[in-house]
Amino acid sequence: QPPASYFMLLQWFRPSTHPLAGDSQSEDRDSNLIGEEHGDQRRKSVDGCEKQAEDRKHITGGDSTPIDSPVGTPPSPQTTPKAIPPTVPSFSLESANSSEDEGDLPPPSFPAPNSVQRAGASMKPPPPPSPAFVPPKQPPSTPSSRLMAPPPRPSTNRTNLLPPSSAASLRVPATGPLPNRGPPGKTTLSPSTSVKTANPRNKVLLTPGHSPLDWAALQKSSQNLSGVPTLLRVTPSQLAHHNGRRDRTSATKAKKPAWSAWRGKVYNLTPYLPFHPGGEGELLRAAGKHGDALFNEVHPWVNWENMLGSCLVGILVAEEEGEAEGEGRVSALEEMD
Ligand code: HEM
Repeated sequence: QPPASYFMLLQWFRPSTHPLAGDSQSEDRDSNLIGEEHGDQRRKSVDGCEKQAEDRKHITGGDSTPIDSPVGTPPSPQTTPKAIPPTVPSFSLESANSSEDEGDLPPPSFPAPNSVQRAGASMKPPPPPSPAFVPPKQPPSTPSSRLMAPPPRPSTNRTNLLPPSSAASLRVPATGPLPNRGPPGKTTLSPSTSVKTANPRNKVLLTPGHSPLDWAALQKSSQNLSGVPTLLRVTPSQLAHHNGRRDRTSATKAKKPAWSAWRGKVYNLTPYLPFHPGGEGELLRAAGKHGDALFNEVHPWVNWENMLGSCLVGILVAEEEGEAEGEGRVSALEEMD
């Protein structure tokens, strides 16, 4: 039996019975939540409640449950003090398994009779795993076997540290021909064997001091590389004469300058010959004639005009024009520029 102070404290903390609270509806709601015992106790503290209940007993003629709602107001579900509190489901393994409890007590409301939980209670335990998943048996490790067989040490071979694919590619095969060493029968190479490297662009090895950078520096030096004092009106016969070959008519038999026409202008190729990445022979193929077709066939991306600007000889004119206008060559070129 709790002491009287317990009920006094309880009434103090409940908002419905707080001295400052006078809301009867919240009081009734509280009674539903707290429970029957506390609700009855609280009802005793309300003035006139018991008397109203006695009056209703006489009216109805039976022992109906007392209703603490004011007389005259229709009873609502919230104002019913005897409302059944929601059943709290409870489940205990002992009561579910013990046979004597089943006979004495009614079956629990949870789980439902036809529910999966009920069905699972009578289920058998799962079968053991199939033999396919049985882990391999380890040999029993006795103290003597542990002493006699030390654990395997990691190998010091570095190829073992690599992944399997990389190690396999680095290993030299034990049998068969060595890779990239020729046919199996011929294992030795003569020292005189020369290996030709593929050079699809036919570039040549330029002599020292004749790199493209050297040529650029020579062009910037503002030297006159054309070989002529002034710009000329070059006739086709003059162009053909300057083909870079030896002059058999002269006493010295020196090489003639190599001129080539490109887009109507004539350039002196001679100073560029040792600088040409394709070799002197290739460049001389255009000497003494039009070089457009040949040039475009090999490397149309090369800027002829920029590279041979300082080698400009003049413009290409017809045979008649060159002979007729012998003195007006420079002015014609200036008009063109
Ligand atoms: C017209 C006759 C010419 C022929 C037959 C010829 C031929 C060649 C060949 C075979 C190559 C090496 C292959 C390549 O680089 O693609 C080459 C490279 C080259 N030639 Fe010519 N060439 C000619 C004229 C010229 C002229 C007039 C110039 C300068 C204006 C020149 C400048 C170059 C340059 C700069 C390269 C190197 C190209 C590169 O590295 O991409 N060539 N030439």
